[in-house]
Amino acid sequence: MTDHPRITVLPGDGIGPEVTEAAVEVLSAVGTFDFDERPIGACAVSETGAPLPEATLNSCLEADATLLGAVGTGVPPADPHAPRPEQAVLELRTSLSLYANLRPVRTFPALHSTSPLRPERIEGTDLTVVRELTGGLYFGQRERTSQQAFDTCVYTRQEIERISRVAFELASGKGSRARVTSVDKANVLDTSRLWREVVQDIADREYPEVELEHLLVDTAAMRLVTDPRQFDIVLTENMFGDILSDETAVIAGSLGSLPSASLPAPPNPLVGVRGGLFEPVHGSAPDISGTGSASPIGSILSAALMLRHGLGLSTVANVVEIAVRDVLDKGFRTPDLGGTTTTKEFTRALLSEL
Ligand SMILES: NC(=O)C1=CN([C@@H]2O[C@H](COP(=O)(O)OP(=O)(O)OC[C@H]3O[C@@H](n4cnc5c(N)ncnc54)[C@H](O)[C@@H]3O)[C@@H](O)[C@H]2O)C=CC1
Ligand SMILES: CC(C)CC(=O)C(=O)O
Ligand SMILES: [Mg+2]
Repeated sequence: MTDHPRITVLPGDGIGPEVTEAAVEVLSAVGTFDFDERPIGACAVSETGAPLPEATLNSCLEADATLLGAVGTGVPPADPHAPRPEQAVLELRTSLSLYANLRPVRTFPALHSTSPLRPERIEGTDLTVVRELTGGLYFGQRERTSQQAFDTCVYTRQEIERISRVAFELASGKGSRARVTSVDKANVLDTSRLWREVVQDIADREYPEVELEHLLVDTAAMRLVTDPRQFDIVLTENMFGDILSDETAVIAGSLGSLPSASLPAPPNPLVGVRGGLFEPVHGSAPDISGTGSASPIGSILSAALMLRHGLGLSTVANVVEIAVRDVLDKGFRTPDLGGTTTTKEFTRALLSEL
């Protein structure tokens, strides 16, 4: 055993292994780490019968940080009682207490003209979706019969308080731009009414210097694409955060470009938090899996978030993020961004910038 940071690597399914390989190459170029690769998702079901084998979970529990590709085949199992690959990610999030999911969205100047949105609307966008990750609909009681099914959404005051503090701490760190937009559906849902009350309470008592706005999720969905620059920190619950963060992909140019960090974090500081999980926002993309054309940007930027938030190596994280920008500036583009560069070519170009 060495003193190098231990990173568990979970490539998963579909394009997961392709993009994770790129991120591991980048990490290996900027530091020395002990990698431990383990199966997760559909490939783990084939190998062991379980989507999250015990040995995989134990490796994550012992690691300084975990890098995940993606899980899922895109096809629901024929037997509704069969283990689902996606269960692995949900189990991992609860087992590692990863309640704070950060999904930063920044535009790259080189991509402004290729965005489906008008360049003048997206230029300079710099927002972070702070998504509550271990509560709400994805974890409530559920049941299904042939005639009826239900899922329940539960949030406790304590769950809302701790994710609110993460959002307010991030906003405070931005100085004069300090602004949190809390997104809910308080005109309909009781969980959202509690959410709004608790977020407001934390703001009034602990962060009076941070500007807070409440927005209904339908309006937020519309404003995110019509005027993304009005957002700074977007604080929201589990399912709204899942949906809205995929929507922000059009600002960044592609779903393949977005990274995420999931932290078991005390609110401050958000650097060097041991035991986090870092994964691109996208899924296993079965439609392009095996073509060698997936964008590795989301995975590589997730590795950068790991360096910053998980391992306390912010300077190295900056180097990786700047290298991504430089490669795009030189014109390398995978097909999702309108080019013909392969995953491997993009990665090679990036490695030569480090
Ligand atoms: N954290 C995870 O492991 C997640 C897993 N999934 C799973 O992934 C499977 C596929 O789900 P979809 O709805 O198709 O979502 P998806 O995110 O896998 O793909 C949506 C679209 O974006 C494209 N795309 C995604 N990542 C890309 C990349 N790196 N480069 C270029 N294009 C990219 C795909 O080709 C596809 O057209 C499902 O089984 C789903 O449950 C979905 C989201 C998250
Ligand atoms: C469990 C995942 C498949 C849900 C998801 O889409 C996500 O967390 O982004
Ligand atoms: Mg999602």
